[in-house]
Parts: sequence; C-alpha cells; structure tokens
Amino acid sequence: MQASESASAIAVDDLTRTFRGPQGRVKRAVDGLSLHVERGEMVGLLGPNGAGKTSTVKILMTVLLPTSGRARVLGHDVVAQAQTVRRLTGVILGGDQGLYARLSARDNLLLFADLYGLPYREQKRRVPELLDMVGLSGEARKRVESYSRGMKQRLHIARGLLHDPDVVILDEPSNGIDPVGARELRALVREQVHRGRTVLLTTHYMFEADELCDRVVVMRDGQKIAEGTPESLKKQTDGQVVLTVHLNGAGEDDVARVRALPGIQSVSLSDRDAGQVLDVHSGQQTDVTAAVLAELRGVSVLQVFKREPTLEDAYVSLISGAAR
Ligand SMILES: Nc1ncnc2c1ncn2[C@@H]1O[C@H](COP(=O)(O)OP(=O)(O)OP(=O)(O)O)[C@@H](O)[C@H]1O
Repeated sequence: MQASESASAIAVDDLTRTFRGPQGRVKRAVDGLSLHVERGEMVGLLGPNGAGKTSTVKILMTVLLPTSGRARVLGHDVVAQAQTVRRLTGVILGGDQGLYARLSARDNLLLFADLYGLPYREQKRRVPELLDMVGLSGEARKRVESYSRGMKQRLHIARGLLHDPDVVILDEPSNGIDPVGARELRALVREQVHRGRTVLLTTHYMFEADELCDRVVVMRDGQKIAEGTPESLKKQTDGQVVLTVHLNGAGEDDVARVRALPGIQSVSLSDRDAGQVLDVHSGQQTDVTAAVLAELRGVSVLQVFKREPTLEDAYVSLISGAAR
C-alpha cells in the first residue's frame, strides 16, 4: 500500500504504552501522546529522564508495541505495516552498540547493506557516497575500534541512511561527543532536512534543539506538556529577564536569600568550569541586579550580565511548572 500524499510523515494519536513494574504496579511510560511531524520538518522530542521519549521512539521503530492508540509513518501503521515502516524509516541510536568494532567503516556498511538486501550494484554506489557525506572517506578502511566517538556516531548516521529512508529518527545524536564533533554532527543532521528527509530527534541539549528544530515537543511523565517552535516556547517565558552571575564560594544560604527577594521568579546555582553560575529569573519590570549583588556580599563575584531567556530557561520553567 502506498502512503497517502496527504499523510503526515509521523502521526502519533493518543498513544499509550504501559509496563508492569515491581510489585505489579503499572507504569505509563507513554500516556495518551499525540504528535504530528510534517514532511520535511525537523522536530525535537524533549523531556527529562523517564519522560517516555525512548519508548515513543521504539514504538515508531516498530520494536515496541503500543498498549493503545496509533502511530503511523507516512500513513503506514507501525503495528499492521511494520515492515513497510522499517523500509521508510532510518533509525540512528548511536553509542558503541550496532557496529562491528573489528571491521572497517566500509565493511560495516557493506555488511549492513547486505542485511538490508541492497543489490550489489546499489551497494557499490551507495557506500562510498555515504562515507563521503559523513566525512569518513579518508578513514573508511580503518577498523571502527580505532574511531573516536564522533566518528562512530557519523558511521551510525551512514548506516541509518543506507536504505535511503524518507524519515530519520535520531536518539540523542551528540550525546558524549566533544563540541567540535557535535557541531559537525548537527551540520550533518541539518543536511538531511535539506535533502528532503523528515527528522525526529530526541536530545537533552536545549541549544541543539534550538539550533536545529523547526518545532519541539516537550514530554513529562509520558505526556506532552508543551509544543511549538523554539521561539514560541521562549516567548512563554514572556517578561522574564535572566541575571547571570559568575561567582565563587556561594552556598545554599546565599541562594535562599536571593530567592526571597521581591520580584524573583526562580534561582538556580550550578558548577561551571572552576567556578559557579547563579541564574536569577525575574520579571522585566524589576531590575534586581543591585539587590542580588547586595545579598552576595560574602562571596567572590567575577562577572554579572543580563540576558534574554533561552530555550533551556523555557524548558526548565515548563518542566518545573509541570512538576506534580
Ligand atoms: N522495558 C521496560 N520495563 C519497565 N519499565 C520501563 C521499560 N522501558 C521504560 N520503562 C519506564 O518507562 C518510563 C519512560 O522511559 P523512557 O526510556 O521511555 O524515557 P526517556 O524519556 O527516554 O528517558 P531517558 O531520557 O532517560 O532516555 C520510565 O519510568 C522507565 O523506567
């Protein structure tokens, strides 16, 4: 059966997946989720650990059955037409699994091309083309065990694209990759959309979602709690200003005093490099800089600046707002 021209690339409707946990308790990993990805779109699936992203992705990959609801790829049902869905979808999971460490990149791709049933002539054309696209032509004959994490991830992408899928699903593509490698990977992912593919990706990196995605869907406890363009989600933090203070020696007492100031919406303290960063969210009307610095008199303040909220700020405020 051909996919209808009007079908969304990915259509998830009222999808639920439950697991039986310890003591027979039922856990709803995916709980009534609906999400649609249009053809040629790149959508990010965001959410904290345990939100249900991987379960959703596994259902779309046809390796996990839904408990109820429906999921379709280009109009094909992931349960009833699993084989067609697998043919149309490229799944890129990353990590050390799924590649043969003792084989070269080229031999890995030839092996998987065989497994996918790609005709020999097609393999001879497709494998060098993909190695070139992911920038591994020069190292194609080296064993994968000598590859860096970033190179392995690029090889995973080549592997996922062997059968020229229309829809690509990536699970945390730049997890554990150094900043330069991650930037190259993002360029590679972006290129897939330029080539007309539809991309769904999960990520914990908000700047990655902001840079790459046309839209993001935020999940928590198996449910969708927000959806929109990165810009529209940032706007939901409307009126917020973030005061960022780089400092040393701050403790919970300092955070509590700043949090108690009038006009403050939220405060977070994190370690960064050799020092600390205090992010103070407040309403636009109140300039809290002087009051915050007064409360930090006992600590060493290195730098202070104000900035617009980022997607990460919007995400943190969404996730904490949805906390039960
Ligand atoms: N096979 C399983 N058996 C029991 N519970 C499971 C199983 N798979 C997932 N879960 C539970 O379902 C919930 C959602 O898990 P899932 O892996 O889909 O979340 P996630 O958003 O991908 O998290 P992460 O960001 O950590 O990968 C979690 O509470 C998890 O413990």
